[in-house]
Amino acid sequence: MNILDKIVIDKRKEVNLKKELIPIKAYEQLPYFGMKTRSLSEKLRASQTGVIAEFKRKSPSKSIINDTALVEDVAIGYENAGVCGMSILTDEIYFGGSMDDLMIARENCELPLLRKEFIIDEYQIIEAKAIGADAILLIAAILTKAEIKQFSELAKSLNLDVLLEVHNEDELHKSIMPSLDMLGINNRNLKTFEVSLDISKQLSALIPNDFVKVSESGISSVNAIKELQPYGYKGFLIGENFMKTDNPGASAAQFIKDLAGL
Ligand SMILES: O=P(O)(O)OC[C@@H](O)[C@@H](O)c1c[nH]c2ccccc12
Repeated sequence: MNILDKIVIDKRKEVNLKKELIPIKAYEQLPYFGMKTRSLSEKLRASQTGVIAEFKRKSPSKSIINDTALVEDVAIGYENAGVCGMSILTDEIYFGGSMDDLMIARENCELPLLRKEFIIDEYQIIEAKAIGADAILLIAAILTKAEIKQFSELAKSLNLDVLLEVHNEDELHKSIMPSLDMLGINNRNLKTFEVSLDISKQLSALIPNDFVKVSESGISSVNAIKELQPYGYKGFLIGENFMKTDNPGASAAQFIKDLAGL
């Protein structure tokens, strides 16, 4: 069994347990539920740099990346750096994240926040809205076409932006639908952890222009972004390159200065 299958099995157990403990109605009472969201896709369309900076403590491919940075400091640092949005892992077991991380980031910045999670149930989308997320990630590799439609339409009904992530052509063809805002190409194979920016280059022409194109993972230099921009990418999801430093916000600020040629 590959790591992605394992993550999904554990996620299903986690969501089923949560459903018993916290009825979804409870989330609908939380303050953020009715609040206006910030559009990550619109910020990317308008941006010349398009950096979505991630808060990630660890991953299955890299055990620990950063287990000392405080999410509130990183959120403030990323906002001061001028990123377009912040991605926050809320999976605990494999990525060391939590929903608390997203709530704390929400209290400390006005950036559009992307809940980075293995979404397999509508429950997690309601949660995302209730804790202050502005966007959710849907991963084509673990969802059927029908689920992508169901989940993205629910997200849109809650004014959440949707980033749909694919890693190959089959996943892309399964996913194209009007209820998506951004189409992400994950340069990392979530089963083998192999990373190649060529994935973004190979698949870019297949992404309809209706969507904001986002390249994700393995981006560690300004040159990589300058290589991808001619392929139509407007968003660049970067985690480890910033999180591996002792000041992710400062690292992002320098990166954006270099990218903008300042
Ligand atoms: O740390 P990197 O190589 O810059 O990658 C960031 C982000 O793209 C990556 O964390 C990611 C993209 N899609 C995912 C899905 C699940 C977990 C993690 C991810």
